[in-house]
Amino acid sequence: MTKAVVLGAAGGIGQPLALLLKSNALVSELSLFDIVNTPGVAADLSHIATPAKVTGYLPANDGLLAALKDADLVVIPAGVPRKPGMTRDDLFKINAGIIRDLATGIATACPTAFILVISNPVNSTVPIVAEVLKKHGVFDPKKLFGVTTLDVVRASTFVSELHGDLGLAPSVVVPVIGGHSGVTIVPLLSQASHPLPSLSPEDLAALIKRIQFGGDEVVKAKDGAGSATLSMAYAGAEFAAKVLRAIKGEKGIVAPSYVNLAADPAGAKVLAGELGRELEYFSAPVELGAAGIIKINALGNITAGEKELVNAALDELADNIEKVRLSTDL
Ligand SMILES: NC(=O)C1=CN([C@@H]2O[C@H](COP(=O)(O)OP(=O)(O)OC[C@H]3O[C@@H](n4cnc5c(N)ncnc54)[C@H](O)[C@@H]3O)[C@@H](O)[C@H]2O)C=CC1
Ligand SMILES: O=C([O-])CC(=O)C(=O)O
Repeated sequence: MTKAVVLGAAGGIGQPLALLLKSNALVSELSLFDIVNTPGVAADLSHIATPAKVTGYLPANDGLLAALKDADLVVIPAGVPRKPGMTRDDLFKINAGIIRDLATGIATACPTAFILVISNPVNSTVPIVAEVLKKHGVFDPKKLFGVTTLDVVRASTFVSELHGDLGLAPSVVVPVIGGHSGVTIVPLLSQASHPLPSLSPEDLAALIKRIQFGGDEVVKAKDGAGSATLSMAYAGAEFAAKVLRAIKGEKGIVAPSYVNLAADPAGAKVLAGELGRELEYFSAPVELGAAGIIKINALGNITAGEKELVNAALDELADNIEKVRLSTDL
């Protein structure tokens, strides 16, 4: 029996993500919370002939706590998306309070659940969840994840487009490390599962930039109507499916995620050596187990160009993390 919860389930990401989780046979109970519309979304999904029992909750009558009760997995796409001209960091002020309140509910109702944070700015919302859980004495760094899978999905797609064969996309794997905003997104193309086609330095730089700023492409195309929702739901469901398989006991599952490095002190030490700096949070490939993160993988061999990209990410990442510590109302 595995209970999954979506917080922000009536939104642009929340609804298709809930659909994909309802389609996952490993979920036996699916609980949907939002400040609006969840009874309708739940009624709709509940007619799909898959095992998960679906229930919708609203804030009235302690709906958040009821939604979260005994959850194994909580996915959080609640909050406000970007409009053209905004950075993800511009969302901090409005989304920080939303995430703080939802994390307080998790600390109370399901403190041992795996928590997958989608809401932006991920580089800061993950530390916010951690601080709330610490305040309640229930923080387990092995079970907190910032979802950076969309960067990995985009990298697979864009690389296979360059090969002129989208059929490759599902099998192309590119580790993407760092964080989830602009220059903090660092694709390690030298470690791609498939060699890149021969590219000029300009074309390689353009590919890296497209992976780093893929979110902007969608924000611009949606022209004020929000940011990526469907590709994010796909990516969130992919990552959640890996976590669900790990919860069920499958071994050897590795996926990049933005995590608190205390999840694996030995791995963190190696990573700090590679980065030349200690950070509290970083996105790296992590090995998943039934009790959470087993191991944070080292970066391994990277090119001089990739080392420059990593260096360019570090200050912004450190600022995004520090911002949470400096927030007095969290
Ligand atoms: N990690 C990633 O790669 C990505 C993250 N995002 C982020 O995901 C978030 C959601 O994006 P969309 O679904 O497009 O936005 P949306 O506006 O369509 O949906 C957000 C939902 O959150 C709900 N909500 C607001 N306050 C809430 C609260 N206190 N409790 C529960 N629900 C609440 C809203 O009612 C709405 O249904 C944004 O912050 C966006 O920047 C978006 C794309 C990719
Ligand atoms: O760009 C945004 O604001 C949404 C997001 O995180 C992405 O699409 O990667």
